[in-house]
This record gives sequence, C-alpha cells and structure tokens, in this order.
Amino acid sequence: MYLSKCIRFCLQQTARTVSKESPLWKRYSTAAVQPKIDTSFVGALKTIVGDANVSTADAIREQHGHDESHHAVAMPDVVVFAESVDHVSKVSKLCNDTKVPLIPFGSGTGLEGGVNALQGGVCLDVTKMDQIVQVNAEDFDCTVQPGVMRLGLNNYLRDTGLWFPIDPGADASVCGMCATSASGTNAVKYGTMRENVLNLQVVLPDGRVIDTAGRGRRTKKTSAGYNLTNLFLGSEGTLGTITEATVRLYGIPEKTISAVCHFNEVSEAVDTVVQILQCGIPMAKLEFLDDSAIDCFNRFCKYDMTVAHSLFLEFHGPAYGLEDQFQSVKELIEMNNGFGLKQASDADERNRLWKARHEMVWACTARIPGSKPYSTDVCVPITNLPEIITKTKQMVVEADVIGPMVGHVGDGNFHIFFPCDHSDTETFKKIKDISHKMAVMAMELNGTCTGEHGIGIGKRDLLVAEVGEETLGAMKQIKETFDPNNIMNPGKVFF
Ligand SMILES: Cc1cc2c(cc1C)N(C[C@H](O)[C@H](O)[C@H](O)COP(=O)(O)OP(=O)(O)OC[C@H]1O[C@@H](n3cnc4c(N)ncnc43)[C@H](O)[C@@H]1O)c1[nH]c(=O)[nH]c(=O)c1N2
Ligand SMILES: CCCCCCC(=O)C(=O)O
Ligand SMILES: [Mn+2]
Repeated sequence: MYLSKCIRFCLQQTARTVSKESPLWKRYSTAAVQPKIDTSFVGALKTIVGDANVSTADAIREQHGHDESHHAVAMPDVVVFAESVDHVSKVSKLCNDTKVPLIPFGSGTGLEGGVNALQGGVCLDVTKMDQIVQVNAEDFDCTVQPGVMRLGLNNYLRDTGLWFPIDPGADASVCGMCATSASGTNAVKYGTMRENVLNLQVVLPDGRVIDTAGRGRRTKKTSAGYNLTNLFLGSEGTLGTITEATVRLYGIPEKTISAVCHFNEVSEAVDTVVQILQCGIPMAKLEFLDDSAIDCFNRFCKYDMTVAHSLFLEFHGPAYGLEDQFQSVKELIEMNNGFGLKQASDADERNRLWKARHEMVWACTARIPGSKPYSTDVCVPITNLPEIITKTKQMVVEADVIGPMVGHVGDGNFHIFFPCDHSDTETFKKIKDISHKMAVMAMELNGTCTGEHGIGIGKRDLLVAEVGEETLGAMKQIKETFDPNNIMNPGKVFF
C-alpha cells in the first residue's frame, strides 16, 4: 500500500512539474540552450569530418528525426556521419563548446523516441564506424564499433561456432543496444545487455575518450572501481557516445528444440511459466502470445495455429538431457491444462516460427490498416506476472480495443502491441490510459515501467514515480557531472 501511495504521489507531483513554476521542474529540468546552427558552425563540422559527411538535406534530417516509435518526427538541424573516434571526439567538443544538442544515432530502431531531436542540434550518425575490431574466440568475447549491427556480427561469427544471442526483434546496432540496455527472446537464458557487456569506449560530451573498464580490459568480472560500464548501459545517449563495445559471446548450442502449446486461460499459461522457472529448467526462450496475438500471427504470418493463449518455447544445449528438459516442461504444461504441444520439426520450421515472433508487432499493427504500432513494455517479478497479465487482459477486453499481448514472460517482461490510428482520438486515449495503468500496476507490483525499451520521451513522468525524487536527483547529479551543458540528447530520460 505504501508503494502505491508513493507512486501516485510522485505521478501527481510530476503532473505539476509540466507547469514550469514548480520546484520539482526546476530541479529536474535542464533545457538545453537553443542551438546556434549557422553556416560557420556547419563549416566547422565539415572541417572536422569532411564535406561529404555533413548533411542539412531535409530528407536526411527527416530520416534521422525519428525511430520506430509513435513519437512525432523532430528533425535535427544537421546530420553528421562520423568515421572515427577522433571525429566523434571533435564534434562532441564543438557541440559542447557552443552548447549545441548532440544526439547519437545507431540504427533508428528504438521505440521511445530516443533519436528524435526535440531541441534540434546535431544528429551524430555512427553507422560508418562499422568494423569488428577483434574477436577473441577462446575467451568468448569480441569488440565492435558502433556501426556494427547484431545480425552482421552473427554472420561474421558464423565460422567460429560462437554467437551473440541478445536478439531484439530489429537488426539494431550493438552499441545502440548498449545505450538502451536492450533485450529479446533469448534473455531468459543469456541475460540482457546489462549482463553481456565487458567494456565500453565512450566519448564524453567535452570530447574526452574513456574506456569504462580500462583500455583492453575484457574479463567476465571485475571489482576495479565504480561500474561505469553499467552506468552507460541504458543511458540512451544522454551521457556520451559509445564508440566501441566489448561483448560476451556464447557457443552455438549443439541442439535446439522449439515448441508451441496452448491454454484456454491466461492464468494457466502464466502459471506454467512461473512453475517452469521455479523448477530451474534452463529455458532459452519463453514467450507468451495471447489469443488476440495468435489471431494476428495467423493472419499476417500465414499460419493456421489454434487461436488460444500460447507459449512459444525453446531449449538450447548439448544433445543429451535436452529431451529430458522438454519432457519436464511437457508435464508442467499438462498439469496446467495446456494442450496442442508441438515441436518444430526442423530448423526451417523453427526459424520461421521465431521470425514470425520477431515480426509480431507488424502483424498486430496490420490489424488496422494505416495504423502505427504503440507498444508497452512492463516487467515484474515472475511471481507477480499472473496478476498483472490477467488484470491487463481484463482492461483490454473491457476497453474493447485491439491489444494483443506478447512478451518475454521468462523474464517477467511483456508488451501490448496496440495498432494505433492516431486520428481515432477516442481509441488513442483508451490505449494511453491502459498503458499508464499497466505501468502503475507494474510499479505497484515491485516492477518497472520499461523492461527493455527505455524511458526516451514518453516515460519521463513514470521514471520519477518509479525511482522516487531522491534517486532521480542522484541520476540528475550524474547527468550534470558528465554533461553540465546538457547537450547530450536533451529531453530524454529527464524532463
Ligand atoms: C520490430 C522491432 C522489434 C523490437 C525492437 C524494435 C523494433 C523496430 N526493439 C527496440 C530496438 O531495437 C532497441 O531499442 C535497440 O537497442 C535500438 O538500437 P538502435 O541502434 O536502433 O538505436 P537507435 O539509433 O534507435 O537509438 C536508440 C537510443 O540509443 C542512443 N544511441 C544509439 N547509438 C548510440 C551510441 N553509439 N552511443 C550512445 N547512444 C546511442 C540514441 O541516442 C537513442 O537514445 C526491441 N528492443 C528490445 O530491447 N527488445 C526487443 O525485443 C525489441 N524488439
Ligand atoms: C515497432 C514497435 C516494436 C514493439 C516492440 C517489439 C518487442 O519488444 C518485441 O518483443 O517484439
Ligand atoms: Mn520485446
């Protein structure tokens, strides 16, 4: 009850901070100085990176003014394509000296408006820095530049017998995945980015270049000083630009089993998840799709799966023992009245299933032609998962909106993929109301308003409620220490 009162108090307080006279607004809001983008500034950029790497063309600015979220496009004044750490350092220093906003751009697949240039300024596109610097196969790690995408990394690794398993549904940049503390379907076994980054090279706003664990360090564990690596993980471009990431790699599993099963009740599916995890069965993937999501799945991905609440499961490991794990899960599914348990017959069927799962948001969006996706992203301790999923499903049904539920329930994290026609203001209001209530419910159940997509623009009010004023104040102190001129991605994470 106490938690609930704190959360609601903070939300009320934050509602007041939007009107700028309240003390909370002054304490947390650090609006950047309006950019001084003139021909001499653009000329200075061209001197640093070369004429071809600076663009003020509308099409390029528009392309860099949004990500895959529902947030409105906010174009930068200029787009700079960095080709080296030196470029990043000198551009950062120029922006810092002239107090011009600087927004790092990975591959634009973010879901919270993270790259949108709310106050104009310079978009720093790092895709040209696309080298895989080093692969240390015997140590299970590699170092990549910020333009390396996760699928490109895994293609490069194919002959080594290793892979990088963190798998957001998009082909994102590895450094962008660091910046948003990304996750995906494999997190239940391999963890999220927070558990898989050994070192980061970061260019600070004033141009200084640091290595968060020390240059060349790549141990699985360290107790040397503050954990700056995890400080920059999830920083969403607000503390510095990541110009190298050293990440953990894993052996490609000898054997993989994928399977699907169905339930008549949401509670039966989610109870099965909790029991699987409490039995310590080392699942690789454990995804939930409700009946509405399966309906979208069938329509868009050309499947004819039973339209019922479903679990998509995957097991990774040595050939021996994997079938035993599957049989243990089979018993738990049957104990919870699950039915239709079916293994994928071969790698093609397995890959087709998971490709469809990764494209679920588009399947759900296609339910209303011309709509845009609006995704939620709450995460709770798994024992609280049955309550929040059941209550959320009830909210969606009562609101009479299309709200397919999909997610990484093995991590306690799930989404609703609302097809959102912004011109339908009544439905859009219902969607935002459900999203807000879900986030408050998650926080009241000891969870978080964002398991993997970040705060960006749309969840800044929720962050205050989630962490509380004192903790947010400490975060602001860190921000002001690294970025006293507030040039790094202003308006994100904090008001
Ligand atoms: C269809 C689909 C499906 C999914 C997802 C997206 C889409 C379109 N995502 C979200 C997205 O893929 C994820 O947030 C990525 O980490 C974003 O990486 P980008 O390189 O696209 O960052 P993008 O360029 O979008 O930037 C995201 C944020 O990071 C910052 N940033 C980017 N590169 C940086 C750098 N080098 N240094 C500092 N800051 C930097 C930006 O400033 C911005 O604030 C997701 N996510 C997830 O966690 N799990 C999932 O399952 C999915 N699924
Ligand atoms: C474009 C919206 C993407 C929604 C989120 C996708 C995601 O996280 C997933 O698990 O799928
Ligand atoms: Mn997800």
